[in-house]
Amino acid sequence: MALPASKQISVSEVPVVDLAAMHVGSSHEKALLAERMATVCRDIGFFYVVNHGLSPADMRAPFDAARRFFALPAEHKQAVAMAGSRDYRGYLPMKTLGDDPALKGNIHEAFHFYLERDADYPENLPLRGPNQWPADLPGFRETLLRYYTQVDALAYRMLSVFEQGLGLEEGRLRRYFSDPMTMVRLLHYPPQPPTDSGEHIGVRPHTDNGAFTILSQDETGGLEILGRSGEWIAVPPISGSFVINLGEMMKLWSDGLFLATPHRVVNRSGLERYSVPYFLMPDHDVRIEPQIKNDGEFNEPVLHNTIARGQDLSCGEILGKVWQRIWPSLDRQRAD
Ligand SMILES: O=C(O)CCC(=O)C(=O)O
Ligand SMILES: [Fe+2]
Repeated sequence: MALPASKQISVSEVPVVDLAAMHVGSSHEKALLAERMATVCRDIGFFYVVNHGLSPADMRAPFDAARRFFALPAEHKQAVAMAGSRDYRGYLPMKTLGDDPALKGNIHEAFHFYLERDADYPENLPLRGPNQWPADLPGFRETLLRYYTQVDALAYRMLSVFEQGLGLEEGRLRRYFSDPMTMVRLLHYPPQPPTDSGEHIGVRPHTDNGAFTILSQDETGGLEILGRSGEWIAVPPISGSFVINLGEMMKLWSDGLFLATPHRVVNRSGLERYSVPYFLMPDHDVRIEPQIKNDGEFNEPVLHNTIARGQDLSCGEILGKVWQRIWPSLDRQRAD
């Protein structure tokens, strides 16, 4: 066996969407943008965005934080290990697994954090405990919370474009986000030599679970999406852009009209790769159900192999099921 192959291309087949009209456009330009995003979401479910509003320095900040964190001695990272958190927060070492024995461990290490809740937030609400922050890393928490706030603002602006693209009234999806389950990950992928067996890769094929993902990737490359004809297509880095992809909840809200496209990461570059995805997720108790009636041919929203069509589940129930399969939690860890 060798590392899996993919179609490598110089100009990306993944479309670039210019968000300028979202900030300053006329209502006609905004409608055109909504239509363009809806078309891309029906056709491919993945796109780059430019003119999104974050500066190069804003985009660099979480990468500097990630490099500092992952360079810490192992025992410092282990002090905030996800295995010690009931709510999937903190450090995830290479190849860690959750409860699903069928899965192969991923060749990355990660750090997860969520909305930072106030001190008077109720205790013991499922999946909403406190974040775990490393000691002795000055500015780390502040940098990451600032990034969360900036990307969050972008996410809600884009959510209203999605509402328009689906023909929904303004605020129809926004009402599901008052105490959101949104998560940010820092990811570090070591290089995999061409002779590597490929049994484990950077991120195994999957779809994302939430509403949509705003991914920042470094210059290394390695992200790939599964095309309709079954081939893996590279999503090479475009400087200054974010990559947007839809998750299973947006697919379900759109009654299967919008795609949640499978993707994976294989780091063949010979270099260390870093990426920072932000996953927009609704409130814990929101039930996820279609917001439109899609009469088209893609009317098959199946959430992973976890959620069947027509099953009435809340955001927290969906995330809890998936996360238990793929990540460790307090008192529960399986070695590969
Ligand atoms: O690192 C990347 O480019 C993608 C990561 C990813 O797909 C995920 O964390 O869900
Ligand atoms: Fe993903």
